[in-house]
Amino acid sequence: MSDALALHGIDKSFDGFRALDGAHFAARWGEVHALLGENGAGKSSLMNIAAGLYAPEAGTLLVDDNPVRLAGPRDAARHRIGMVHQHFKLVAPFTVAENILLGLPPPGEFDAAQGYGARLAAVRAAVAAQAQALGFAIDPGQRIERLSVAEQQRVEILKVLLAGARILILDEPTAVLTDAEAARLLHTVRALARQGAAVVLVTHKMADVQAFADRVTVMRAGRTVATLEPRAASEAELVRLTVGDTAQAEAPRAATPAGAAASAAASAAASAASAAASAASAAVCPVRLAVRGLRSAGAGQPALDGATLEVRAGEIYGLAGVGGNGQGELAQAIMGLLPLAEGALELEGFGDLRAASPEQRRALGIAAIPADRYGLALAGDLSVAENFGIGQVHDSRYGSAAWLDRRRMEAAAQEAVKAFDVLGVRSIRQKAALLSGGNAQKLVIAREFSRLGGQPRLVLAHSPSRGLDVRASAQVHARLRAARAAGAAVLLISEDLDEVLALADRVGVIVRGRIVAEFAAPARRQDVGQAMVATH
Ligand SMILES: Nc1ncnc2c1ncn2[C@@H]1O[C@H](COP(=O)(O)OP(=O)(O)OP(=O)(O)O)[C@@H](O)[C@H]1O
Repeated sequence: MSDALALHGIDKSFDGFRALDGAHFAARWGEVHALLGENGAGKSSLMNIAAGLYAPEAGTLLVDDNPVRLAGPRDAARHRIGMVHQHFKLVAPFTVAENILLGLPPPGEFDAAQGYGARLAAVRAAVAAQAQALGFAIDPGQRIERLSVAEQQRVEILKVLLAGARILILDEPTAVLTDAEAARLLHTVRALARQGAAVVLVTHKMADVQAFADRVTVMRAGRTVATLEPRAASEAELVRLTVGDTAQAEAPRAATPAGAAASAAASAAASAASAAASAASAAVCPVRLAVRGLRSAGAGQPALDGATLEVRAGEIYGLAGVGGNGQGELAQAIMGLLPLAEGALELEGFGDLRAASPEQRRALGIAAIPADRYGLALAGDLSVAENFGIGQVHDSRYGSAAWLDRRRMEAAAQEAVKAFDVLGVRSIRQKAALLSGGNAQKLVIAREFSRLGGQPRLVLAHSPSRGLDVRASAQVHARLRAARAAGAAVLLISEDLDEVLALADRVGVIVRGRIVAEFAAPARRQDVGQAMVATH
């Protein structure tokens, strides 16, 4: 079978940093081809070149074995290449059909004569038909802002398919989905390949690669290291190819001496953590965070509808649930970003948090890692150092709000970048938006764990390892365990059930804005899974 998409000898630099160095990749018609690699390995950059977003400095791109030059995404669409990005590109107040119409090529003379209303009606019908063919329950007239993350992703997929894509690039599509949603998506992807499409699946999830990909290409530091059939390889082998060698794959490793020290400290603290955890269950620790009967304000069905839970000092409370059941709203309520109609929110030693501003809450010892890292945690246009310093200005670490000691802030940021293994930082003054997805997340984590003298009282972590590679995920998990060992209360909200089961001392399940079940660890996967869907 011929290659649908091939990239040969691709070079790409950003500000003198070589992100791609002779990279190559080829996907055939009718196959699901996974692309694996550590955070910052160059996967998104390579696929952005295939999607016409970046121009390579060297190398060739072939579609159907013919060399092509792409001047932009529209050109890629003409060659039937479509990409669904890690961060969706939908207009929230617009409907599904309006968004899809926006993604279609400008109308030809005939279509333009039809007028907007008629074209929108045609798109609505096409969306409904395509959604039905794929088994997606999507209402073309629904506004994007009312859809869950999984539904928005389906809209993105419909958008590229309706624009005619037969080479479909999905950048970490399962990172935002629950087990069941991810399985459904991956089966859809397989069905598309069976119908002849070429599907590129950029992912960190080895199990998905082994279960759903026909072939896998592994990248490391801008280069292609191997292409193989994943079913013939063990998971350990794939991990080894990804990170370099087995020792590195098994233990969270650090690329720098400072990082090594940080990793060692984190894992030492992590082993102390299990002892602390059992101590915590024996001697009951005080309730650090009490959430009682929270109900969000606003018209219609409230996103939080009587949510009640307690997180104790020295424990990790894992909140599981199907995405879109109020998890984001709960995190925002704790951070002080969501208007509440009813309920109480109390922090041990302070009392009612509801009148406290987001800054006050941070100063009280709340470290927050929100799921929407670009929306709520980082300012993409600000530098890495400024993003690190945000929120620390008020505690006078770097002078005062009126007079900022930039040099001190930059030195601290530089140190944290090393200690937390944030890769791809050429200069501490570069824009945060230029970091790869995983490294942007590591920057948020570095900031949150560096504030408050490194001793947060409450860690709010929503999908903290989303988009992180194996090694980085292990590092984040070690940090959460270390925080628990140091006496912090950790509220881990995650749609990744494996993550919740691996870390939590107690597991709660949220359905429609309410905690419907709680389990002590070790919780059984089936029981938690059942509670997640029972009343959904
Ligand atoms: N527009 C850009 N400007 C500057 N640097 C960039 C840009 N895009 C990517 N990079 C850099 O190129 C390198 C590769 O990033 P890329 O996003 O391709 O990695 P990735 O393998 O997709 O990582 P992740 O798994 O974290 O998403 C990183 O060091 C990143 O900081």
